[in-house]
Amino acid sequence: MDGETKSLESIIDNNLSSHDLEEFNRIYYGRKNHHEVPLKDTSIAAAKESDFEIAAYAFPAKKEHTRPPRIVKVGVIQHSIAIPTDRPVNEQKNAIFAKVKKIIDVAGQEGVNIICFQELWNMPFAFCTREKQPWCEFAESAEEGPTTRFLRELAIKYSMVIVSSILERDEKHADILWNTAVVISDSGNVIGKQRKNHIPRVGDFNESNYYMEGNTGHPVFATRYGKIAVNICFGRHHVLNWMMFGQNGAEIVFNPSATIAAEAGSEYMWNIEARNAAITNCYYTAAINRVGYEEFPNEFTSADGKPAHKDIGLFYGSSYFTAPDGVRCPGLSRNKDGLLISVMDLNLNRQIRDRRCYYMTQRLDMYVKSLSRVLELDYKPQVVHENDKCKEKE
Ligand SMILES: NC(=O)NCCC(=O)O
Repeated sequence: MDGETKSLESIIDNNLSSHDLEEFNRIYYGRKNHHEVPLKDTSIAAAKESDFEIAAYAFPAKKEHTRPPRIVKVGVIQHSIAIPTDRPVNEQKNAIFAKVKKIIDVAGQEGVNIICFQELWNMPFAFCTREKQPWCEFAESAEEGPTTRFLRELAIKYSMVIVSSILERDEKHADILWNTAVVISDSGNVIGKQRKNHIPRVGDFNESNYYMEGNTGHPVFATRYGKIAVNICFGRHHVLNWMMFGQNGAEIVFNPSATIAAEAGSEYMWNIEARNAAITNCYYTAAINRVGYEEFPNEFTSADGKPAHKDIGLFYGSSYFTAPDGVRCPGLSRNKDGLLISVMDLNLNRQIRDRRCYYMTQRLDMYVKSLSRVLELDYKPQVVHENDKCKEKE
């Protein structure tokens, strides 16, 4: 059973001797020592009582002569839904609020400055069903809806920037729906929002029945603690999406996701994509996935020959951070709620840019020209055949 493997880390820890484990850590994570950060006893006790995992790791940078360190505490929360999906909409939403509030309170006590939840954290990921009712009723205003109002108070209480991915109903534009990440500042104001740019059309991910590709571009939100951006779930497969956040100056890019082990979500890709984005764009990334099975009242199919079923599969958690040098921390578990904290020095972004020169060597001008040719209707792919070479010689 999928759910039985706790995490990749547990497989490694249980099977390697201390020398081999150090070597594994050096080669896979990028450092022998995970730089674990001690947590308050009260946080550990609260996590135990509410049955969620908690862990914290540091990503330090070298001391600079001209800039002080820019240390930011960033948290991510992964969780399962709270009550069965056949309960009334507001009951389900409030049950998730109650459960997640306990985790936010611990993050607040740990001094977390910026926190991000998984994709559409306040509802079940019901889009596999293709049913409109009651799932569309989870949608709410990004600026004034109950979820933003609930989080606004916590943002002020803990001076925390909160990234909240919700199903947005745009009441000013004919009530249409979007998959939107709302960025709430530490003063409780909505700084702005990111609508999901890439909507999946794979397996049971039938989201295109509910909302369209986002129209907000690639905004970077200049918060009190740093410049952040949000690449929502399926956007992690699109390198240009990641790239644009870097071009706009993002220092941390969150990837709130809802993904499963099967081919449509592909667990074996999870550990690569957000990490690769951190490397190529020289910024921090945080990949956050939901947890558990979500069973729906009615069976559904997705025209893929599979028998009708009531759940999409296991959402495998495994949320993790990567630093701009590509070093990453251990992930949260595959099957448990959790709070993962990273104490990051944002100075590392520029240090890695100076050292590796990926921006200086990126040749944007060449790609702009090539891509504009690709878009032409009569574009001919630049393919050279052996016979063409022979013809040239004649
Ligand atoms: N939520 C979402 O976009 N999932 C699509 C499947 C995936 O690629 O993870």
